[in-house]
Amino acid sequence: MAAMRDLTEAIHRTYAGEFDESGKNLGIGDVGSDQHFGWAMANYTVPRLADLSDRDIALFFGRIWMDDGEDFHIGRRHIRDERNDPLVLDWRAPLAEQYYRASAHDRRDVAKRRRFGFQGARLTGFEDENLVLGEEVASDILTAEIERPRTGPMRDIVATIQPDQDELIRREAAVNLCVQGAPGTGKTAVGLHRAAWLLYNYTGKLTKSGVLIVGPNEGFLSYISGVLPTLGETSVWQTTVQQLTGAHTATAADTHEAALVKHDERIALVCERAVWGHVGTVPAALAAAGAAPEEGLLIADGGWRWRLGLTYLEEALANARKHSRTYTAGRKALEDAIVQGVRRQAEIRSGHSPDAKWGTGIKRTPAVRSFLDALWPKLNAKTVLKKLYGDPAFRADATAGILTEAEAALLTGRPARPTAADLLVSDELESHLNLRDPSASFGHIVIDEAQDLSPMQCRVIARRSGKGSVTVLGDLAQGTTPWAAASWEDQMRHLGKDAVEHTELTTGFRVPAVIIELANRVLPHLRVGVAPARSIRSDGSLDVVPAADLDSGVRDAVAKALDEEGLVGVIAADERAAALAPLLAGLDRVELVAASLAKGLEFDHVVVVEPVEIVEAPATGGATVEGVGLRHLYVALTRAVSRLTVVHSRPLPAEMNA
Ligand SMILES: Nc1ncnc2c1ncn2[C@@H]1O[C@H](COP(=O)(O)OP(=O)(O)OP(=O)(O)O)[C@@H](O)[C@H]1O
Repeated sequence: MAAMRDLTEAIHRTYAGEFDESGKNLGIGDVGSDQHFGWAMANYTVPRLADLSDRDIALFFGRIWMDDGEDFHIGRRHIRDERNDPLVLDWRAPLAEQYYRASAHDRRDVAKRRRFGFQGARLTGFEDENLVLGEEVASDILTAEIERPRTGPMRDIVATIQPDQDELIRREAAVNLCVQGAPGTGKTAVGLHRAAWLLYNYTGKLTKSGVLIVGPNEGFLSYISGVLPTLGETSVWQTTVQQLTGAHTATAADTHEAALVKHDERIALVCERAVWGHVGTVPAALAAAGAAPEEGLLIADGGWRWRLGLTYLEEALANARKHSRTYTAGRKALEDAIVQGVRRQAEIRSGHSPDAKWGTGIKRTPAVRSFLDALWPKLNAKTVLKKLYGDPAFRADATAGILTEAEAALLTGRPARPTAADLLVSDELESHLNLRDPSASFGHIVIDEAQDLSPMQCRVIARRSGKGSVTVLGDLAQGTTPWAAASWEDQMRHLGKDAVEHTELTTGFRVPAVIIELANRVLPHLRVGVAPARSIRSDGSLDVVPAADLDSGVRDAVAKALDEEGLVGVIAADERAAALAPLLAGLDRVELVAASLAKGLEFDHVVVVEPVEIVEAPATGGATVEGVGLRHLYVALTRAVSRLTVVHSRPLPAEMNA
C-alpha cells in the first residue's frame, strides 16, 4: 500500500505542477488542454491519496484457497504489487463473491476459507474452515463484531457479510429489490453495501446518473452517513424523504384529515383530471375565438386568408391528446399541427414552402392565439393548485367520482404558503404539465424504512427514478405514519416498478434472543403478516423494573447501564422524552430519543421508559392513529444490541405479556 501511495504521490506532484504552470500564461476564460488534464489528474489523485493514507484499517479480513491452488486475500480495497498483480481483492470484485457464499454444501471451487479478526489495523485472530472436509464454523469473529460496543454512527459490515445478505448486495443493477425484514436483520446494512457494490461494478453508468439513498429523518442520515465513505464511496447522495419532496420548505401545516387525503393515491387521479380537464372542445374554442364553428378557424396572414376546417382541427386535437406525454407538449403539438395545416395550403397556392419565421408569424396571429388559449390554455402547477383549492366548481369537477364530497372539501390551502403535502400535490401536477429532464433521474435509488412512505411520496421518488432501479427496504411491522404501507406489492406499484424481486430477511443480528422474544409478543398485535426475527445471539440481558417514581427509576437504570461499555439510548414517549431531558443532560454516552424518532437507530443498552405511554401517545401531528403507539413500542423494544431495561411505574401494556 505504501508503494501504491508513493506512485500516486509522484503522479500528483507531476500533474499538480503542470496544472499550476499551464495556468500562468492564460487569460481569463482561456483554458488550455494541459490544464484540463492537470485538473483531472489532481482531482483523481487527491481523493485516492486520502484513501491510501488510511493506516488505521486492516488491509484484508479474509482469504480463500481455491481447488486449483490459487489463493486470494479479500479486503476493503484492491492492493497490487509492483508487477500489478493483485495482492488483496476488493470485496466487491467478482471473485470475492466466493469468499462470502462458499459453504460446505456448495463449495464454489473454494477448498479453504480463513476469516481474520481485527481491532483497527491490529490482527487479533483467525478462523479456518476446510470446506473440502465439510467444516462449517459458527464464527466467533462474527459474534465479536456484532457485540463490539457501539461508539457512535453505524459501521460497515464488509468483513462479515452473510451469504443471504451477499446475494441481495450483488444482485445486478437492473433488478428492483424489495426486502421485508424484521428489526436488526441488516436491511440498512444491505442497502448501503449494495450501493457501494453497484458503484464499483457499474462505475461508468452509475457515477454519471448517480445513486441516491433515501432515509426517514436527519438523525437516521447522520447515523448512516459514515458507512459509504469508509467503503471509499463519497459520491452517493443521501437525503431524507422530506428533503426530496421539498417538505422541509413547507411553511404551513395540514390538519390530520387533510393530510390523509392529500397523501392518498387517488389524488394522482385528481391531479391528472385537474390538468387535462383544461383541454376544451373545438367548437367552444372557435366560438371563444370569435368564429362560427361551421366556418372553422380563419387566419389572416398579410394579404392571404387561410381556413382550417372543423374536421382538421378535431383530428389535430385528437392526435395531440393521444401522442403527447405531457400537457405542455400537447399544446405545442396542436400549435404545430395548425401551422402545418396552413403551410400545406400555402405550398399549394404558391408552389414553394414558407420558412420557419413565417411559421412563427402564423402562431402569433390573434386568431391562432385566442383559439389555442381557449382550447388548450397555458398552465403551470401553481395556477392549477390555486384553482383546485380555491374554486369549488373546478374542484368538484376534478374530484367527482374519485373523492367523496367531504374529502374533496379538505383540498384547501394556499399554494403560496404550502404544506408538506401540498408540495407532493404540486409535484404530481407538474408531472402532467412538463416532462422531467431524464438526466435529473438517478440510476439507482435505495429507499430505507420504505413502509412509512405514502403513495404520493412514493410517486415523487418514482419520478426521480425514471428508468433506474430501486432497492426498497423496510418492515411493515414498523410502519408508524398514518399512511404506512399494508403491502409491499402496493408500495412497489406506487414506486412505479412492476418487475420486482421480493425477499424476506428473518435472521436478527442486532437484538439478542431474550429481547427479541419480548418484542415478538407484541408483533401479532400489530396485525401485519410478517415473519418474526430469529436472533443469532444467545447473549444479552433483559430487565423489567417497576419503579414507584419514574424519574428515579430512569436515573438508576441509566447509572447501572453506564457501568458497562458502549452507548446507552433512553427511549420514551415524545412528551416524556422532553420532560426527561434535564435529568439526563450532560451525561456522556447517553442519548435521549423520542419514541417517534427511534426508527433505524441502535444502542448497546436501551432503557425503554413507561411503555404504556409510548402506546398511548398520539402520532406526530397530534392525531390518534389506530395502532401507531404499539408500533412505536415495537420499534423501541428492538433497538438494543446487548441489554434492555424496561422501567415502568404504570402497569405494562397487555400486549407485552406472554
Ligand atoms: N453480517 C453482519 N455482520 C455484522 N454485523 C451485522 C451484519 N448484518 C447486520 N449487522 C449489524 O446488525 C445491526 C442491525 O443491522 P441494520 O441496522 O442494517 O438492520 P435493519 O434490518 O435495518 O434494522 P431495523 O429494521 O431495526 O432498522 C447493525 O449494527 C449491523 O451493523
